Amino acid sequence: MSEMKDAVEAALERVDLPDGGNLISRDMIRALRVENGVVRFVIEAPSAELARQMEPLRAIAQKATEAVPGVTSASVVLSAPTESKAPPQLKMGGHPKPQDSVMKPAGVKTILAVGSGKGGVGKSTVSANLAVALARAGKRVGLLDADIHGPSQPRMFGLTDKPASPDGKTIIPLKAHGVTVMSIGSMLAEDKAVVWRGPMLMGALQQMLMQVDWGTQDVLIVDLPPGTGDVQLSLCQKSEVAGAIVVSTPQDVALLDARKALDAFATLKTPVLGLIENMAVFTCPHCGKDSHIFGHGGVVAEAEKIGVPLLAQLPIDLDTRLGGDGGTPVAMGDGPISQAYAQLAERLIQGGIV
Ligand SMILES: Nc1ncnc2c1ncn2[C@@H]1O[C@H](COP(=O)(O)OP(=O)(O)OP(=O)(O)O)[C@@H](O)[C@H]1O
Repeated sequence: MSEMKDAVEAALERVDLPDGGNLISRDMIRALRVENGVVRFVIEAPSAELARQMEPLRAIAQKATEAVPGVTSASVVLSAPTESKAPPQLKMGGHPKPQDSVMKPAGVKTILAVGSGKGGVGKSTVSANLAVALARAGKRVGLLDADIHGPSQPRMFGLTDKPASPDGKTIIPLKAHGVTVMSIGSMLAEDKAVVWRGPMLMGALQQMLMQVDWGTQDVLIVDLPPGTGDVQLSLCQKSEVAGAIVVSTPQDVALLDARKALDAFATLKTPVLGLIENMAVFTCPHCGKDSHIFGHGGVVAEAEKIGVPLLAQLPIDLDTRLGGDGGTPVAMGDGPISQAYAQLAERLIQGGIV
């Protein structure tokens, strides 16, 4: 896949700009993605005015991309930064500043954390879809992507802009699908790795909680990094987290790690609201037969054993994956998975948690 990406970039290097350089040398390509021969990217013009004049160039870039062997289609969008672009003096991830008060934004009623012991079990997917479902149920919802080393919420919400920071201090979060979203992934270049230690991570978390203009929110969902590290510790100790939801697959290894996450929340005295079993079953779209690819019943048994509710069992589902990768969470639709997330949201609302 990255070979095709390289080939597309090479083709775009041949698209010259009237005032010198090409689309690559002038660093104008954003969010370049290749999937099954389908290529998507954004050409970011220096201003809205120039973006309007660049339509012919966009068409040339699209043609050049479609001519790359293996490319079946290309979707090329022109955009321009709004004044919202974060000014360079806004630095993310310094050491945390001393803070006497709780690290909770003033307008946020409830903070809910979504955690997992292991990566890749669907914690970000659940966070995104739960946020959308709660917003569709009429709640004001913020989503903080605290998975600083692997932020995925910009992608899941289709956010390619940078958040505003008119004064270089306050960050104006982005909004999509009715949810206010803040992620370190929106502040840094997509291909830039975050190589930070604990204090820097805590500084970034503090900034994303306290420097962001969250406005009034009924709930702020925090998509935690996998495991039990510094971010979990800081958040649970300093931010009055009302409760945590732990996502796991039925697999033994994921469950073992999930138990550690549960233990960490217990140590931090953060109530666990329940477990979610993700990727519980795969129903073959051709023969209708169920396969328990990641095992069966593990999360149900664990929830019973430790006496916490099993909040949802979600299947392996193509639309869930496509929705996450395509920037429109599946909970925005009206299929069975969207209904499952709506039920989960309703359960939290009825339980007085949100
Ligand atoms: N129920 C599901 N059915 C199909 N695909 C899923 C499901 N849940 C998650 N996925 C896909 O699995 C991949 C990993 O999911 P996700 O990023 O949510 O996991 P994560 O636990 O947040 O991982 P990490 O902590 O490593 O970021 C994504 O491509 C997502 O679309």
